[in-house]
Amino acid sequence: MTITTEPTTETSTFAPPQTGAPAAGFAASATDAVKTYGRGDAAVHALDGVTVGFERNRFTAIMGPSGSGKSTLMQAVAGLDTLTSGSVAIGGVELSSLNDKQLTRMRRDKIGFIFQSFNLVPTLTARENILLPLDLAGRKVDRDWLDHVVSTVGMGERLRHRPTELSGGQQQRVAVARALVSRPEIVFGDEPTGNLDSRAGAEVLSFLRTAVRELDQTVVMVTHDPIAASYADRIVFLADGRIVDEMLSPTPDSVLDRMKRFEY
Ligand SMILES: Nc1ncnc2c1ncn2[C@@H]1O[C@H](COP(=O)(O)OP(=O)(O)OP(=O)(O)O)[C@@H](O)[C@H]1O
Repeated sequence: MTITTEPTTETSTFAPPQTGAPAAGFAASATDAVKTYGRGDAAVHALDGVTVGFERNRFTAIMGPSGSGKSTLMQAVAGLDTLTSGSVAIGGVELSSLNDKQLTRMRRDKIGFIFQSFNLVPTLTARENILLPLDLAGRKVDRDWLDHVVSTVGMGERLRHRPTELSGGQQQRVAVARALVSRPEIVFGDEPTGNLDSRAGAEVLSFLRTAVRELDQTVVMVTHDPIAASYADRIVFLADGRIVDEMLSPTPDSVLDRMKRFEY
């Protein structure tokens, strides 16, 4: 793969934590993250020394060619997979310092997930789906917050509908509301608009941006789509398991231009 490494942004707030330093100030961070699959000649370095911080109250997109390590990075930072070496932190807490029970609680209380395939429970209404994480955790509902999230979803009466009675875009907005209802430290999205047409995708992306701007949430999203990425405040570009560039205030054209430098 050929990559040009000159920066494409004039200004940058890219300020990764120092090696070994506490990752305070970031909603989530990775420091010297290495993930190697296999051994010897067959070894694949999915992450090859990634240090990155995801600032609070920002919408970040992770882009890069297929196999560049995007999902591996997201899974590690979300505590769904372990690293070969290096560390990750959520809200300044190093995940390696947690036991299994604490890690489970951290994932449940501090992290929201949005998947490409919505993952709603078909027998529950939209509203019940949104409340499911709190119900399962036995946590009380913060009514004001719920109303705030629900009104931002903007689905009114459709909250009584089941997933099969909703469009793909509406289902994904329910899934985003479900991710937000516990007021997580950070929400991770893995190609959240990958199964949606462009109009429905735009609805979901606008909603994610609103969650960051008006609900003070933090979102990190993996995407291949330059238009989806242009909704973010910042894009981090990966190639061959390393961060090779970042871009602030992206536009679809500036992202496309940057992608042309990769051999996709
Ligand atoms: N369980 C695994 N065992 C072996 N190799 C793996 C495993 N998971 C990922 N890899 C390899 O690690 C590298 C990074 O994979 P990853 O899924 O993070 O890339 P990606 O950028 O998310 O790709 P895509 O855009 O295609 O989803 C790839 O070379 C992949 O083949």
